[in-house]
Amino acid sequence: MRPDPTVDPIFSAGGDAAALPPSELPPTPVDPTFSGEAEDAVGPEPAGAPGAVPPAFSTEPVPLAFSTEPESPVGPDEPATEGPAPAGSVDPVFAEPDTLADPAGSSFVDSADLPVDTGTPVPAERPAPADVTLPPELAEAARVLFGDRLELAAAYAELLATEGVVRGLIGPRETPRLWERHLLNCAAMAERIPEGASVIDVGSGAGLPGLVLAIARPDLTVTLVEPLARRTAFLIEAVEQLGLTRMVRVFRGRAEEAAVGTRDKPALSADVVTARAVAALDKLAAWCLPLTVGGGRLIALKGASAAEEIAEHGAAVARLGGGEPELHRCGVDVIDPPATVIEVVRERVIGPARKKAPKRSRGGRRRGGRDRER
Ligand SMILES: C[S@@+](CC[C@H](N)C(=O)[O-])C[C@H]1O[C@@H](n2cnc3c(N)ncnc32)[C@H](O)[C@@H]1O
Repeated sequence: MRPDPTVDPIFSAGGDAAALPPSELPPTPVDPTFSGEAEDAVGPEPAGAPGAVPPAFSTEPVPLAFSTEPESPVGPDEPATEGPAPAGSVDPVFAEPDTLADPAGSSFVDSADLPVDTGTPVPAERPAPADVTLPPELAEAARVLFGDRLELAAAYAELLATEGVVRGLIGPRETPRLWERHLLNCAAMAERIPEGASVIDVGSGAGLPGLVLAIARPDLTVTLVEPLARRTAFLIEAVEQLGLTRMVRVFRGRAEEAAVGTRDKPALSADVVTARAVAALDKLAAWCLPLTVGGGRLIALKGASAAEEIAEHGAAVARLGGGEPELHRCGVDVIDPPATVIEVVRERVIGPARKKAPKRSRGGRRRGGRDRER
């Protein structure tokens, strides 16, 4: 399913942050770092061909171009108070960010548990240009993984290190290792994705791995699914500034909402659903398999505990219609260590649990129904 550039390239909804036990941390553990916010856009392709490197990223906060919704009340100077949308209570496309309270007992975790989310925008602290420069020792790996899109990857790295830091989506201490821990790791996943595939990235945050995959693989069409307004605002701007509006769209809402659609937007599905640092495998399977076409696959970037997760959650995955989870290493001989992914094929479509039909008496009438009472 290729995003139609003539239509709103970007959906949207409200949101939060998922549970991340230590085993869920991105493959290379990170300091608390990413987070996010806001809204929706339709726009012409930025100047230049898709994928062309924009002239330069503004280091000033970028106004939300083409927004059709009021801006999030969570401004850069306020601590992020966004929470997930109460399940099913908001339209993921048109939800107002400030209606999204953190429901007690929801499946989301406290943002303090997130591995890559400062939660609080960092005022005016910007990395020195050298901080985001591709380290010479990683240059060859970056060339292999990004090919002629390397400059575009560099532009995204700079965007993360500037706007991403200023908006509290990425911790300042993360910038010197953006390439190693984030961009290259995510790009390595691309080798598991078939040519021309449609991809949904669940819980994109600041665009990892979804935006990186779109940069590394221009043959893919990518939908970034992210419930938090501040993060989707960043994603939307990044997509526009990187010139990726023809191949990337942003859905603001939870994976569960994306899978069922809304009155205005059809349910989403894709050949491949990716996720990094979003949830444990059982929860990921519950969220991501419904977004996967039959025979398609979930590819989750995981850390050192991937094998244990498979052992722990394999049965739950099977109940959700997934095949045997497989562990793969990506970027062998390119990055050190290689990235670890868990893959699950959607083998069976498991529908939502149906309510039992009321029992009928032999005469075909409902037990306890009016006829009986008469
Ligand atoms: C720790 S962050 C990881 C972000 C990014 N994938 C990365 O690796 O940097 C987890 C992200 O998942 C999002 N999230 C949590 N629950 C979600 C759900 N049910 N559907 C979609 N996204 C979800 C959060 O809003 C958050 O942005």
